[in-house]
Amino acid sequence: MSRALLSLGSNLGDREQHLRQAVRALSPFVQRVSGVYETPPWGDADQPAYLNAVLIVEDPEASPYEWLERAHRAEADAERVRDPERRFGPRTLDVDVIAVWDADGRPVLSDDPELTLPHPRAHLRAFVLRPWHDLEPAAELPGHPPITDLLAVPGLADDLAAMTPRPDLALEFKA
Ligand SMILES: Nc1ncnc2c1ncn2[C@@H]1O[C@H](COP(=O)(O)OP(=O)(O)OP(=O)(O)O)[C@@H](O)[C@H]1O
Ligand SMILES: Nc1nc2c(c(=O)[nH]1)N=C(CO)CN2
Repeated sequence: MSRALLSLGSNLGDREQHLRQAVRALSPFVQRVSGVYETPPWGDADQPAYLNAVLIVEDPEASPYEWLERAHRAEADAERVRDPERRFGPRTLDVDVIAVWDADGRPVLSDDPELTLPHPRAHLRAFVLRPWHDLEPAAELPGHPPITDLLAVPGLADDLAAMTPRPDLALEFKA
């Protein structure tokens, strides 16, 4: 299994630093880093705005579960605390595995609750699709229409309009 799209989000503490630290931790595998967006909270309105970005990562040796482990390790490094009362509540760092493709470029599909692929809510999230679209305009979330079409869906288009690019926060990365 070789390629994955990971999303990064932070809305607690030093948000920029949390994203930077995640990119650093994943740097051996990072192929591309999107720009950073300031985004209104999705799914639970009563919390601060997020910084969001996505990464394209590659590792011929990594299984899909290894991407999840790496995501969880980065969250733990940011001392993320889970609040069972707030499913979509605030956090220092969220790293989600949005999609994984195998060595032949075929999408990996999974309905395992521990690792569902593609991520079951990614198609509803402008904060994932917009930065991904910036990197790969023709991308498709497996099982869904092209992301350009998803971004035009009314609810999502409203979320898209509410996102602010933050070029001042470009995440440093050297391949
Ligand atoms: N594609 C996926 N990426 C990340 N976690 C996943 C995925 N599919 C299932 N999970 C599981 O979801 C559980 C909850 O993850 P997490 O706490 O990051 O959710 P959340 O960030 O609150 O919500 P969301 O996943 O909607 O962003 C994790 O224990 C993880 O095993
Ligand atoms: N804007 C935005 N909203 C969210 C985000 C996120 O990364 N960005 N992550 C969440 C976790 O499920 C819940 N809501």
